[in-house]
Amino acid sequence: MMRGRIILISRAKRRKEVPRFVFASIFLNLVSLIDLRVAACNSTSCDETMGAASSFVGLRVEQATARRLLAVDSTQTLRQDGDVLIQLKDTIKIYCGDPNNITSMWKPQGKRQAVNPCKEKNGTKQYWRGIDCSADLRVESINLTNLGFSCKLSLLVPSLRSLSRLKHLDLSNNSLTGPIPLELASATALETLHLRSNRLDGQVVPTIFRALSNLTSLDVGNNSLQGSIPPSLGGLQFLETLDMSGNNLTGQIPVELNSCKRLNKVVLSRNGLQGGVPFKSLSNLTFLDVGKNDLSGELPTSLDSLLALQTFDASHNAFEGRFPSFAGLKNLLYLDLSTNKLTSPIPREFYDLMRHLSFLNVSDNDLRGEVPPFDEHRGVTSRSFLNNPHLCGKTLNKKCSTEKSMLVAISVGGTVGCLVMVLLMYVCCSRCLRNAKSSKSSATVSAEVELNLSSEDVTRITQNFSEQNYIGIGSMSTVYRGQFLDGTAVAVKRLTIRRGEMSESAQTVLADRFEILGHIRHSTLVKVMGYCCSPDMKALVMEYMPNGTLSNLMYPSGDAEVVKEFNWTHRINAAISVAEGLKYLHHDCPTPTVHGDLKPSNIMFNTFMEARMSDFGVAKALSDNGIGPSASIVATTSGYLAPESARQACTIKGDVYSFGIIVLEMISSRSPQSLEAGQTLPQWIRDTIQRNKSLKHVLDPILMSELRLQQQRMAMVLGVALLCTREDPKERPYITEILKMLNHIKANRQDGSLRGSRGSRRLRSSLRNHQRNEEVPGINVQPWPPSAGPSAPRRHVMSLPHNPTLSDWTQDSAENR
Ligand SMILES: Nc1ncnc2c1ncn2[C@@H]1O[C@H](COP(=O)(O)OP(=O)(O)OP(=O)(O)O)[C@@H](O)[C@H]1O
Repeated sequence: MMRGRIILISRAKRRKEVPRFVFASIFLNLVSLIDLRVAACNSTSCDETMGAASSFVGLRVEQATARRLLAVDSTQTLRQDGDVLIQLKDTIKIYCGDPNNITSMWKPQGKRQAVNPCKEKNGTKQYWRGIDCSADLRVESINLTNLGFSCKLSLLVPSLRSLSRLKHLDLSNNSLTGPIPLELASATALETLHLRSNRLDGQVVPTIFRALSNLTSLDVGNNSLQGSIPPSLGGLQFLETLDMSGNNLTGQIPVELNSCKRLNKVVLSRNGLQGGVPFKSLSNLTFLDVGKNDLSGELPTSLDSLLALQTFDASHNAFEGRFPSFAGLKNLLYLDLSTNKLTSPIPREFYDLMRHLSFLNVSDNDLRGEVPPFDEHRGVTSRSFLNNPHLCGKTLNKKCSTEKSMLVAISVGGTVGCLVMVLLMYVCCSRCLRNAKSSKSSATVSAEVELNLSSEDVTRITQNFSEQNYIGIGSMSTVYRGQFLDGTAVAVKRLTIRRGEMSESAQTVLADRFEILGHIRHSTLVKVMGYCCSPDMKALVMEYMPNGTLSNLMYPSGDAEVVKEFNWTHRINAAISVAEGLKYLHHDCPTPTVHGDLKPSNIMFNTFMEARMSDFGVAKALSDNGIGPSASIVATTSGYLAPESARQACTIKGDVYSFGIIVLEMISSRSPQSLEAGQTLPQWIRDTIQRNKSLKHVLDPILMSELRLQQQRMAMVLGVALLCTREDPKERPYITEILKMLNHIKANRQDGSLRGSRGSRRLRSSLRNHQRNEEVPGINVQPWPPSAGPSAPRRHVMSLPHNPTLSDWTQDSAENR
């Protein structure tokens, strides 16, 4: 169809011609709609889809008017905008679902059946929901966020691109799939395009953005897009915001982005980007967030030319060498360079700048030298420098070595000099020995930071544990909201231990354990920011988590103000975060730690709804001191503790079991405590699937709307969780392996193949070690993944990989097998 040509029949004008023309049009449109339907069906649900498609033909013939089925290539009038929206509504209803019925009012209205999405009455806007209009009453903006739409984006684009005046399109927080369609390139009026937090995948095609030359804001974050960032984005001269974070993008950040002179905010974190940071001379750039990538090399001096920069996050990369002075960045407020490989001293000029920062984190590097005394203030404290073993200084409570004075002594020369040197060496060595003795935990505790608070401090923080600060109560503690003097919000967990209940030595041991917990830092763990272990009070001061616990999300109470959406993406992301936290505790942290009490109430959500794990090591610290219920009682009542925990101390494999139960619960929304006595959640899942041969019967009803698109991933995650909950701890994988499996499942296409197939042979063979020949009773084990070939039988019954291995879902596995 040629651009600009409209095939639109005016009913009034052509009523007599309608029969032949309209029937032809209806036929053609039905064929194209069925084509779309076929394109939409995926490999596992085509039968179902096609069945529905044939009944759909009858339905559409009955319902659709000729006008509604006709397509407009580029709208010229408000009425045509309306027609296109009605067409879009049909597509949404048929393919995407509209659980909130947002489009129900998108229809001809009044006696005259007027199609007017921009209706105004007595100066009041009565626009169709989700629609905003320009001053001259044309459709200018579509905002359909967070509405549970679940379909291919390509199905919506034909209508959207027809709206010739559409400037703002926001379809974020739905479940849209497929690549960003090339057809979108013809929506040339677009100024903002927000497709954040969907399930888009495929390569980012450069030509699309070359054409969308009016874009000021592009947000495609939190999807699964692949390939590299298109250099063609450099042609978008009006671009102010670019967010491509949380995808699977690789390659280098294109230097061409420096041509977008209006760039104000660039967010590229959580990808697999490599190379350096090429940004320079972007005088409007205030926000650059490139954390959690594979970037490397030195941080360039050209960063100094980003004069407006306020926020710079380059954490969790592999930047090495020199710490930049950031001398030119007079507006900088937030700086995160943590978890890199920076090895130089921190330049003096930086400490001047530091006074103005409101947040600093340079922990987990190998920075050197003395940190001069500075005024600690909100967000910039000695904790900002954690895990840099070669940093020293009074503020860090760590004496610097006398290297300097030794050099001076050497320069004096002569016999006296030698004598002095010998003396100094003696002093130095004895000091080292003393240090090593006095801080036995220095290998485990990353930096010596004051976490120990007095009971007066804790009482003040919580306003004397006032009722309005009460958050909740557990079996061993009550939790209160609190605030540090600098305004940082905290949660104070006051343990229910009465004065005299603990011996003095037990109290010292507990304080030591709390001190160690306070130095364990990882982005997926709730920070322990202080503790109190005085005779009259035992308390932990923790980072405040404003979005509640996993239990609150899974089972919101009736009076919950906002019942937060907790969809499949949230759940798999939460599982991955918890696995990352456990991996850190078990294998990466200087003091390997067993969580020992992993359960939904210990998984919390921060402002960004990211899962964080709390209470790690607390159960063990308490039980080692004879406090709390015995493990055997907890193991038999909680449903989260591994069966062997009743007989032996908690182990990392015990944590893996608890993790598996939590994942099974997230999939089924069935709490282990809700089961009949003696039954475990894995048993219930296995029995139910054996009886019904279908995933549906164990699935949380809230996830049903996502089943069609996610069933393979759901089944694979279920398989991993069953593996974690094996009775024999030896048969459970380590959390490192589980994490790799979950990440592969997340990046996996619905057809079972893996984009960019990065399966590691070593991992595969280690996972094969977990495979056993016996089958989980009753689970219909089908070849996995289902063959993607055209002759493969379409199945409705879900097959479940009870013993998944990585090779089960890597593309090359089928060939190798
Ligand atoms: N860091 C935090 N931020 C916000 N709320 C918190 C925080 N820690 C705990 N809470 C809230 O306080 C409640 C009580 O927590 P607590 O750790 O005392 O018990 P629990 O984990 O729920 O149960 P149990 O004592 O049986 O392990 C939690 O359910 C949670 O809602």
